[in-house]
Amino acid sequence: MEKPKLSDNFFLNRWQSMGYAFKGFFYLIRNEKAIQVHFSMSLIFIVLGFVFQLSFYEWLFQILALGLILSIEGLNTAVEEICDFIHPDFHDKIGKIKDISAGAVTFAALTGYISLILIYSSKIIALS
Ligand SMILES: Nc1ncnc2c1ncn2[C@@H]1O[C@H](COP(=O)(O)OP(=O)(O)OP(=O)(O)O)[C@@H](O)[C@H]1O
Repeated sequence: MEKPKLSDNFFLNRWQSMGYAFKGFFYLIRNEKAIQVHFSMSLIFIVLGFVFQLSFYEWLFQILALGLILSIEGLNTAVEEICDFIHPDFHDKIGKIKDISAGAVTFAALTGYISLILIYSSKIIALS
């Protein structure tokens, strides 16, 4: 497979790179189950954001929390792909790399979802 040739023009070059990035974005949404779960959760939280009429800063934290989870999950998928490409067979080291990468997702998911729980629990408390 040949490496795609990017333009020498700075702006065209950046535009083409963005095209590849969006290709990856849609690949993740179409094919990766973990991303599909977090993406669906994100859509649910966006709807909840309107229902609970989040403030500017609550929206900001919600967007950052969801973006954190989705981006780390996407990077985890990339690590898994690299692992399976460079060493398709079972190997302790590959297992450790995948576990560490999944551990990073756990950090992001805990941080992100706990932030969201804090936002919505404060909203629910304010309502009652
Ligand atoms: N080639 C391998 N060698 C050793 N251990 C592996 C290997 N592939 C997977 N494992 C072990 O199985 C676990 C799950 O790996 P897998 O690639 O199925 O990720 P997953 O978390 O199920 O993927 P997804 O993110 O798609 O849900 C890894 O964290 C690792 O402990």
